[in-house]
Amino acid sequence: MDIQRIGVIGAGQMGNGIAHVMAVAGYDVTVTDISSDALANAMKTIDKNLERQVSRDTISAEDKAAALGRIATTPDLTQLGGSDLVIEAATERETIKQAIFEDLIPHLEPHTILTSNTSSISITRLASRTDRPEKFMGFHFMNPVPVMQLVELIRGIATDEPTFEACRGVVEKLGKTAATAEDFPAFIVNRILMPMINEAVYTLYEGVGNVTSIDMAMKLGTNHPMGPLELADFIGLDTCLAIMNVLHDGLADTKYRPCPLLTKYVEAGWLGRKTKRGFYDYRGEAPVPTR
Ligand SMILES: CC(=O)CC(=O)SCCNC(=O)CCNC(=O)[C@H](O)C(C)(C)COP(=O)(O)OP(=O)(O)OC[C@H]1O[C@@H](n2cnc3c(N)ncnc32)[C@H](O)[C@@H]1OP(=O)(O)O
Ligand SMILES: NC(=O)C1=CN([C@@H]2O[C@H](COP(=O)(O)OP(=O)(O)OC[C@H]3O[C@@H](n4cnc5c(N)ncnc54)[C@H](OP(=O)(O)O)[C@@H]3O)[C@@H](O)[C@H]2O)C=CC1
Repeated sequence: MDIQRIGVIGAGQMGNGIAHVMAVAGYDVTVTDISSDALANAMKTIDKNLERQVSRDTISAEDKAAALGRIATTPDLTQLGGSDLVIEAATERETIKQAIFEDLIPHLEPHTILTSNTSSISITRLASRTDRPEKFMGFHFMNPVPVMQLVELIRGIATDEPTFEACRGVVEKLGKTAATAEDFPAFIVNRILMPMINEAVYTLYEGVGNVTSIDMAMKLGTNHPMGPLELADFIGLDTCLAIMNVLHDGLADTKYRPCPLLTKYVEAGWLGRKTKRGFYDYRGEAPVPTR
């Protein structure tokens, strides 16, 4: 199937990264969000990240201009109706994603492939609420999208082979690598990564270490590029908590119990980098640990 027009729903950190890499690869992209500010900020971020690639000679100034020219933004979800492939990258909450699909489906062309960038939610369940479970699948990018090589591809129980192959073709055109995961809570990457992050929060909660010692131990002791608390702030603590809840509910095992301290940070609205406060405070020149 020939894919040229891509619709991206949600202009947060993942949505802007997905629009960025799709436009650089030559796709025409339309991005939508409920927040016009988010759309404006996404274009600023894409511009800045493309400029960084120009300054490092990864792409030319002409490539940057062409990529920006291929991205349109709109607050009107129905404008995505003519897309060949839609990637939903809105907030990690099932009710939000379901409502988006419900609003979008009447405007979609019959051939459109519908996907979700969800970090954890059942693809089969999301698909079952649409008119096209066979043309629905998980298309899971890693953050930051322009840098990370992996895309997890997740088939729902009904996903057909042409849909899977079309998505795999897009991953190849992006120059990224696909890993296929079965549709179980949080798939592969977050099934392994998120319990580690949650355990780091328990380590903090129980006073085994403070923010600095936990992150330093994991960076210097295991060569991780970021400490687990720094990474949690980077991903977003709301997203981390949502994933732990999906693991806990979906696998019914207490080993996935979200740490109460993680819940407390989310309840405070301290969601990490995106709200300028999480395990670190980002409001000053350099991040300062909050514990
Ligand atoms: C939650 C989920 O569902 C799934 C997930 O995504 S889990 C999270 C997965 N992601 C990770 O684990 C990220 C771990 N962290 C890292 O790999 C690194 O810290 C990092 C790549 C983010 C930054 O690396 P760094 O060495 O500290 O920074 P820096 O040297 O400035 O940047 C390295 C490259 O990344 C680019 N980059 C850094 N941050 C970027 C961003 N936010 N957006 C775009 N590009 C970025 C830089 O331009 C640079 O590119 P070049 O190599 O082409 O020059
Ligand atoms: N953060 C990460 O590291 C990764 C996240 N993901 C997944 O990607 C998705 C997005 O995450 P991320 O980009 O981090 O989240 P963000 O919070 O950065 O962005 C989500 C965006 O979606 C918007 N939004 C909320 N409701 C709607 C709606 N009904 N219609 C359109 N837009 C909406 C939000 O607007 P507002 O702020 O106004 O509510 C916000 O701009 C989630 O499913 C997440 O699990 C996948 C891989 C990695």
